[in-house]
Amino acid sequence: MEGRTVSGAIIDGKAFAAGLRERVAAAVPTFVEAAGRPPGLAVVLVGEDPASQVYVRSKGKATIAAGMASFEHRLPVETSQAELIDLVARLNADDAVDGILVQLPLPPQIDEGAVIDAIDPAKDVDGFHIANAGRLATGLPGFVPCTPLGCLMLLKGRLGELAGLDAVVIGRSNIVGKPMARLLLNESCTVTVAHSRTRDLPSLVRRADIVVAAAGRPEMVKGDWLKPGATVIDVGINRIDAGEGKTRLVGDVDFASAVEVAGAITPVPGGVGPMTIAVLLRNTLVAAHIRAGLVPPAGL
Ligand SMILES: Nc1nc2c(c(=O)[nH]1)N[C@@H](CN(C=O)c1ccc(C(=O)N[C@@H](CCC(=O)O)C(=O)O)cc1)CN2
Repeated sequence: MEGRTVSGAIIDGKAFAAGLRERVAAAVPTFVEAAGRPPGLAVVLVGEDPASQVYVRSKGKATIAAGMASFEHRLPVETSQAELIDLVARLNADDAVDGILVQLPLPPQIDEGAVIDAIDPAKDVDGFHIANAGRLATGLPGFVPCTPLGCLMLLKGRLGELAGLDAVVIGRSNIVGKPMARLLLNESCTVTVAHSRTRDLPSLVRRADIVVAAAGRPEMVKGDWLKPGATVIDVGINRIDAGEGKTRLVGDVDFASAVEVAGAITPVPGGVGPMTIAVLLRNTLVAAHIRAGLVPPAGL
């Protein structure tokens, strides 16, 4: 990037996430006073995947920093599906636990869908349970997956009103692509969901005011695919070889070329990623209020 003019504004997800975390933390004492206990988040990690260990540690630290109670459960990699579902059942029944998150991915002997199904939808702060997915799909209130909700917050923070804008979501996963498309549709965007079988992706992307890239393919979206001034949200987190035995984190968007054309763009790292944990705290605070029969604070 040295010596080049950057035309697109960088959306600072780290700063946005810090603001959200502060607002959540500021609302916790009022909850504690009313409910007589802090909001509680249980995070379950099965196995020793290095990235998952980092995310789980960060979630625990962020939970405590927000004044909430953190319950961390680390299970060995050979844990059976029945054992994991048994733990989920105990967390469902535990009154001190408002939110339950089972870190993904899970080892191959465990069916992720069966575990997610076992979580009480009222404690499903990940928003992955079919009851919450159905509520989002039909425009009803419920828990929304943290990463797409974080993307929507960044988009609204940047653009304000989204109604009428053309949006392309690249990727159709249950965790990001599908909920992202539903959120944008609920905001009255005209939404296209592209995927690995989509024909002529560049010309689809070229029509979009909003591009959300969640394809899991490093630097796939190029600057010359973009409509000038488009807002680009990069959900990708890909570690690539940087030579000399080193690695580098890149998104699904070729940042160097895209920043020249986009009106605004999220970087990787420091864009969408930090929003995931901030929204998790927000969802936990909301879950705690609903479970305690209290009205969740506005403006989170
Ligand atoms: N049960 C869940 N499992 C997983 C989720 C999830 O939302 N729920 N999401 C991802 C991992 N994830 C949180 O769990 C997560 C990913 C990335 C970040 C983040 O802040 N990334 C940084 C870069 C970090 C790095 O240097 O590696 C960034 O983008 O700036 C936070 C959370 C899969 N599993």
